[in-house]
Amino acid sequence: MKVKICGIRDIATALSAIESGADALGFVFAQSKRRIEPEEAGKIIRQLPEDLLKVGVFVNETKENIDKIVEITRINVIQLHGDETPEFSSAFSIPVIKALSVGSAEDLSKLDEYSSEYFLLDSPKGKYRGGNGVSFDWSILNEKHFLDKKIILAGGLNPDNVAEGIKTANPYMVDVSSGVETEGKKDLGKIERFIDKARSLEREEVK
Ligand SMILES: O=C(O)c1ccccc1NCC(=O)[C@H](O)[C@H](O)COP(=O)(O)O
Repeated sequence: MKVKICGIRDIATALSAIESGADALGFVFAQSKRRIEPEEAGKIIRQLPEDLLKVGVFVNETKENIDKIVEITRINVIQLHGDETPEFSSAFSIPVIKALSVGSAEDLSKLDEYSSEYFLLDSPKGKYRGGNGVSFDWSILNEKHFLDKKIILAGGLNPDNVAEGIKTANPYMVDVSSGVETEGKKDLGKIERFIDKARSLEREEVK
């Protein structure tokens, strides 16, 4: 199971998450308590492995600004977490994660409108467009088959529920932010435990 840790704001957390086995790290450039300045993110990203997915998170940002931030930071994946259209989402030269809010099963029909490399399914917006620590009903995904799509399950995951989320929704990757924080800061122990739990089902299958 692949894991994305979102809301990275310092090099120590980034390196520790990689050491724990993270496949992707997210840097939020949208309005958020986790927002990081592009120059700061660039300094961190330059110290990270080439093959790691370094994801920039944007909400209703202009293409010009996104392109500029890709250049400054060297992120290699763009996450569009707002109301971006299918046309806008396919205008980039690096892979795109289109985030979609899932309030009910009907919302999943949007998946067919986009040609993005990845889809991140999250709860409907709260105070911010993402990172609110709230889950949606994963069983909606259980009823559908997304064999041709790379689905990233997000929203309210934590070390205690991630295995259940994976069993229910069968995603390509899981994503977490609030669930690996303590008092608003990334907690390295929780990150390690989250990744361990996300991979625990694979270990059971091997047995
Ligand atoms: O994390 C944020 O603060 C954020 C703010 C605005 C737009 C997107 C944001 N995060 C995007 C993510 O990929 C989060 O990891 C995802 O929404 C899940 O968050 P959480 O429910 O806190 O695990």
